[in-house]
Amino acid sequence: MKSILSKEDCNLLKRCFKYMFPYKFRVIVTFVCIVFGLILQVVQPLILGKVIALLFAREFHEMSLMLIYLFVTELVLTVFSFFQSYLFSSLSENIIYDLKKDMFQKITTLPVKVYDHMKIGEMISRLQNDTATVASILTNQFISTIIDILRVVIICVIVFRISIPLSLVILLSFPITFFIFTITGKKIRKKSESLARLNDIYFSNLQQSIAGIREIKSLGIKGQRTIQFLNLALSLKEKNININVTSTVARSLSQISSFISNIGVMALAGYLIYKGDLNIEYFIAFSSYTGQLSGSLMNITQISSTVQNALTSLVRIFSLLDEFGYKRERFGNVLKEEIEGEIHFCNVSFGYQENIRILDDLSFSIAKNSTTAIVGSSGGGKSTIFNLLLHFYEADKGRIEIDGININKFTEETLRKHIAVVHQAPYLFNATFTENMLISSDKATVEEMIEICKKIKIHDYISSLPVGYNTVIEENGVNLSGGQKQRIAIARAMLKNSKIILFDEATSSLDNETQQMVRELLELAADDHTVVIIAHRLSSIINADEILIIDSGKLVGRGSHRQLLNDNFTYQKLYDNELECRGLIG
Ligand SMILES: Nc1ncnc2c1ncn2[C@@H]1O[C@H](COP(=O)(O)OP(=O)(O)OP(=O)(O)O)[C@@H](O)[C@H]1O
Repeated sequence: MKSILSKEDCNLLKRCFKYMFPYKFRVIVTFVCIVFGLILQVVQPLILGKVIALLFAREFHEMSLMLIYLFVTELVLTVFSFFQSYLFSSLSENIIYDLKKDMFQKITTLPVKVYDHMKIGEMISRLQNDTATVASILTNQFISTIIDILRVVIICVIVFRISIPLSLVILLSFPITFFIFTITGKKIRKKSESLARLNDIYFSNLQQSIAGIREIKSLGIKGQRTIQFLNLALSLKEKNININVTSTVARSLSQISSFISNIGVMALAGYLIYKGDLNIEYFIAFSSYTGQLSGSLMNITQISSTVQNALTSLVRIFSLLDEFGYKRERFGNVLKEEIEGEIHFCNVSFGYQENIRILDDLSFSIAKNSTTAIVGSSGGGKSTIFNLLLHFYEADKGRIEIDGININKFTEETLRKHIAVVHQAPYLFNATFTENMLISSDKATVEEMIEICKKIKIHDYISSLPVGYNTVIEENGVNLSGGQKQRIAIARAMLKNSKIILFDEATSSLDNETQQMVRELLELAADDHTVVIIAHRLSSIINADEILIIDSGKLVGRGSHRQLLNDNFTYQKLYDNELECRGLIG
């Protein structure tokens, strides 16, 4: 096995076995059941041999006694097998649960950057398929192999005592079968790796097709997506068949080799009986052991291909647990119950990719309890400012401070507690309106929620529904309009009662009435909150205390609406564009 497994493979396996440690007791009980079951299985052929011998000797009384023994052993064996299967499945399910728990916890702590590259379907595939493979290998395969080794040892001791030449003939097939499975094991690993990669693509494609079904329909690309899906499903089918064929070929070859050795055993046994060196009782027992032995030997020799298969899944699981080589999200240990809400960007430069700067030496301050709007051309870096403030990404240069403290020094809880955000396309959970709005606020009451809903003019709509606030919002709010979704997200942010509120105005989903309401609401919030709003319509933010103009990652102007309209060319251009769009000039 040493030559088959590299040092990294051994480390992976060691790490994987740690998942069995918490269930030591269960594993021990399983082994006890197995050993007892095994003893009974080994004893049975001896009793059977005795029954046949007694039958030939016409000693029916003793024979019926032996038959009762045989029946009792079978009964006890059934009970042991039941416990063994139960313990196996509970062990397997527990390991799957633990792996999923670790993976999910890791998924939620992975830096947002990872999600720029990682496809959702790929994560699901790892979480679902690979954990099941590893658990099945740890329990079924690993424990079965130990049972088989024990069985082979016990049976070998017995058969060698019955007849050494016959035993040697049986064991002849072992090295051949081992060789076959070692060769195919390596092939199967390569194929499993490629199958796992294809599974990732398949799940990702499936997830995108379902999530993007509206776009798919409206773009008229249903047929194209179906062909893509079918091609992937077809490749998966072919790869699975291919792996199965490789395993079956290996199995068949080893069956042939074991069959040849069985024929050899029969021929030799016949010769030994003829010579009087073997009696019929032992021959019967021996024949039964031969079957058990060749089955177990075949399973043992397959261990290499089983392990290779497990390694593919282990690499994928642990690479996720090890964060794909990304540094984990870094937070500090400054814990603050209350903050003032003053924000400073000091010479901040940042790019999502190396050599592509999105923010360039950006510096500005936002006073506490003020309303600040960020405007600028599309792609200028406005949302990136929020991403950095939320610590989704870390600045490459410079520092971002809240109340004069570098945000990297805050604990994650502090940062999340004091900043609420309404994204352009907020995500709503498949839960009730109440649950969606109170999800992040421990203290907010249902009365407060209703109060806010009235202010943001969503209360009447929710109340008109048959079960009102208990109505379940479908996944990502498909049963709501864009404006309604943003209003729910606004309510959620307001109820969180964070000192800093970030609002990324949707380019399209707010109607005029909602815009007016948002304006009022943000003014209201700004009395004792720091509100930063990314605005796509200047009409929403003319009353902001300060407007920052961001262009190509640089600050190209700041001031009130009046000031900027008078002396900032970029702002004048943005304003003219907006009027033009609304058909007021030109
Ligand atoms: N996760 C990401 N990975 C790589 N590039 C990104 C990522 N997010 C944004 N960008 C790029 O960064 C630049 C700035 O994007 P950002 O979303 O900050 O602009 P914006 O000013 O908010 O635009 P808009 O007004 O259209 O929302 C764009 O060129 C965009 O393509």
